[in-house]
Amino acid sequence: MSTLQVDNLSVRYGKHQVLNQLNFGPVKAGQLIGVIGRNGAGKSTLLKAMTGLVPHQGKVSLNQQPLALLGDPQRSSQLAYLPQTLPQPSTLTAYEMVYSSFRAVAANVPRTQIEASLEAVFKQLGIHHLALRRLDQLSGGQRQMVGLAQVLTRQPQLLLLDEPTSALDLHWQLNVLQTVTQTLKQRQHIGLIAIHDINLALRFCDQLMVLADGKVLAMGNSREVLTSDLLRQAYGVEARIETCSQGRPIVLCDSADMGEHAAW
Ligand SMILES: Nc1ncnc2c1ncn2[C@@H]1O[C@H](COP(=O)(O)OP(=O)(O)OP(=O)(O)O)[C@@H](O)[C@H]1O
Repeated sequence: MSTLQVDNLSVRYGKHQVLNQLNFGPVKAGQLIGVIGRNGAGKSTLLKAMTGLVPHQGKVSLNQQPLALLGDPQRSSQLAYLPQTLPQPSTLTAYEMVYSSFRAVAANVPRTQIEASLEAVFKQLGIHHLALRRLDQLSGGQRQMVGLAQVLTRQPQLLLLDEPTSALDLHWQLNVLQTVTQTLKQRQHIGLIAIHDINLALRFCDQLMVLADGKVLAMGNSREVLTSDLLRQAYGVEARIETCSQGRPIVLCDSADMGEHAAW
């Protein structure tokens, strides 16, 4: 059972304060948190800071243990981060790529255990047909699926995904979010996903965190937190939250305020 707590997290690039004393948590085991907000709001920066990839102040604790106090091997075994950029083309096959990245962070895990984990994740994601294909011969979306297999195979207690569906068609978007949510629930692990598709976020995330001006503008149950006022404030859009024929909330955007949103 994992828990996550973030206290006073701040990140600045030079003079630009991107995250300013940001707080959230405790996040309970099994939950997927959707991190949303306009371009440049700091979603990627938040995930990178939690991974330890950008200098930051404040504390990120997993199971009451500050991640900054862990050595690299321990941190890599507990946390996996999928960056926004797709895996680079390479002459390795998809299977070799996933195997070698797992091996790099789990030197002591027996080969048979790594292979079993790979087998399970390739099956779960439905990408067996890609296993023996070279990365430089895959499409962008296919490479994004391989990147997901890389992080899921490691079964991290904290899964950080930066726009993991950006290159995927409708089928694979649903497939990925279903797989991620099922995996987190089964293993009682925690996930954060930076995502622009607000309806996907609304449907699959347990909670949504709206970032603006370096802070958490709002955070709460996905079905409750979004309002027209919040969407106007966060994105500069006029939007409605309607209910679809299956009883699920759905966001419909009517127009963008052309003046307001230009402040990048
Ligand atoms: N390495 C960097 N050096 C300087 N500024 C940066 C750097 N990386 C990001 N920024 C700035 O920090 C701010 C937050 O960027 P970040 O990538 O975290 O936003 P984001 O919410 O993920 O945006 P997007 O939705 O466009 O991916 C932006 O204003 C960006 O220009």
